[in-house]
Amino acid sequence: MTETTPPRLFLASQSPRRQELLSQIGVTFAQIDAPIDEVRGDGEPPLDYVRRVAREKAGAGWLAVAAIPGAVVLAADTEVVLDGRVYGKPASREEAEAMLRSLSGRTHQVISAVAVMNAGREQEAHCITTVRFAAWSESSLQRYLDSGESFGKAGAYAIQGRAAAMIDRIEGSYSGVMGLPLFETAQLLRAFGLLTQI
Ligand SMILES: Cc1cn([C@H]2C[C@H](O)[C@@H](COP(=O)(O)OP(=O)(O)OP(=O)(O)O)O2)c(=O)[nH]c1=O
Repeated sequence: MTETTPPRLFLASQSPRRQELLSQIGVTFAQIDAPIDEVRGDGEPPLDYVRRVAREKAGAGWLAVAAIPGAVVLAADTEVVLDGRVYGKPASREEAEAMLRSLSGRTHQVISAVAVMNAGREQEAHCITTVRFAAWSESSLQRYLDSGESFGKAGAYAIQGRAAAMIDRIEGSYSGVMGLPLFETAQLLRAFGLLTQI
């Protein structure tokens, strides 16, 4: 029997950046909300954690659209890693401040994983980007916290925002730091018949 139902993509994410990034490569999709609890297991290596969370987000999204013919779900996770510690989204200004103080003048990694799932299979890809921060002066740090840009961002900064002024260099994927690694995402979407060309 020939499969005639065209694939339909659903982005399981509340992140406005992920919607923006996915639109950037010309993909048509609908956004769905399927939040999960992001809890790192004791001693769980950062990369394993990020990959697992991306898969769990896709799994939660799948539950919402499984009845739709041709449904394909995409979800992602992004975390900042320094000295084996994982920095997610800060819960308060104090936590954001502590994160930025730790990152100041240091080089850290940003891990982004993306998972794609349909009725028959699941695939995942990830990228690790190295980001070097200049040292934040006390006044820059306080002004940045005042801007509110830290909230909703892993590591309490946004490379696509004012924090760019403090990023000396990156090696890896800019879109990955922003929340959705587009090269890896495009490869996965091609494998699921959702992207033929740019
Ligand atoms: C480091 C960094 C992160 N981020 C964002 C991307 C993600 O939205 C967020 C990391 O949190 P995530 O838990 O990966 O995602 P989320 O909760 O925002 O969205 P979802 O509904 O898909 O789970 O940090 C930036 O926007 N810029 C940056 O420079």
